[in-house]
Amino acid sequence: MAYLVFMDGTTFEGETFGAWEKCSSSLAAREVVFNTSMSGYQEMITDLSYAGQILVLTQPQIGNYGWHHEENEADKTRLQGLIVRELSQGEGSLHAEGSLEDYCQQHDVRGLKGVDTRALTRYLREFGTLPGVLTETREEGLDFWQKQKDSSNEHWVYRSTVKEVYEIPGSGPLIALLDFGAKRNILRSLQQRGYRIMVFPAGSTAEEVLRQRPRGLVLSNGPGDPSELPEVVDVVRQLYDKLPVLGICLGHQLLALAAGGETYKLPYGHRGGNHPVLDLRTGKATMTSQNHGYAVREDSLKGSGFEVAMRNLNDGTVEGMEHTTYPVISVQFHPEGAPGPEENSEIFNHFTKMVDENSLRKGRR
Ligand SMILES: NC(=O)CC[C@H](N)C(=O)O
Repeated sequence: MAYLVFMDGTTFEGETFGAWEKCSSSLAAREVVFNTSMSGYQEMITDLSYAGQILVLTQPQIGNYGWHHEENEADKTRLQGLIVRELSQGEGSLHAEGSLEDYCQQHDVRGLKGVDTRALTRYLREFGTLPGVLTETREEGLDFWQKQKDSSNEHWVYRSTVKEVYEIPGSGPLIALLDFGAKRNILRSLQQRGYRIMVFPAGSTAEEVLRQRPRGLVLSNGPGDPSELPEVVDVVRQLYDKLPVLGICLGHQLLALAAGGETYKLPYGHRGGNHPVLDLRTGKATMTSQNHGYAVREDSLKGSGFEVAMRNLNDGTVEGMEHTTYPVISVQFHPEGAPGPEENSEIFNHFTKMVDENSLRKGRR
């Protein structure tokens, strides 16, 4: 038996799987979030935007189709815990390279199975995203809340980004990508459009990026609170009026902050594969894949140069922005979302168009 213990003493119990032995010394409070997608556990676990969080999957049977390395969104995970109702070994999947359980064991993810994930999700919906502690004894968890605080102050972005600049070859123009924990499918979506890509660590300066003379810039997804990254916001501020930019999720939030806007924490976030979004420019609604706990405050965009271009049809929150002067667009959701829905890949085409037009204007074709 093991437990997820919240600060108010609320406890959910289950059985352990994954890397408990390896991790047992690092008892720490982590934000507990839930995702409602019916499939895609592999993409979620390797999505670095979940760095530092404990993820609850509401789909009641997880692991059914095993593990296929090719579908990973990163070659690492920074997930601090995984909570499921029923864990399957993926026996039915003939082509799997391993099981979800093997992956968790090898990549230091603590798992808790047999949990009443419905009750847990209802609790999180009622009280909002909260930190919880995974522990083998309930007393240890309660004790933790009495004494300890998470000791590391380093933002999770710096534990998720690449260490050094690297390049992905391509025959087309150069695109710079600021990597805050980028999902592989963002890189794939750019590669499919022929771009050469230079991936920069989160701590890069604006000069380092501009020195390479990229034709466009992508600001990736990533974990944590965007307002705790003022140094990155500064860099984004120095860049977004100089070249076409596409901001995705954390990248979108950083753009808003760079332009003088504000972000805030949503009560329990948007995490799932069926969030409806309305494009205010076309009147078209699409289903989107989402994973975020923060959002851009709409009122704060007045005078920033950004206009709200998309809105969430469930709660009306800002889902996309477009700059009125510069070729800069951003989305709060994941246009590259795997395993889908795939109807938003158009956003990458929009970015491509902005890059082409800007290059033409500047005589750089
Ligand atoms: N997927 C993301 O980039 C998430 C952005 C940010 N960490 C949030 O939770 O809102």
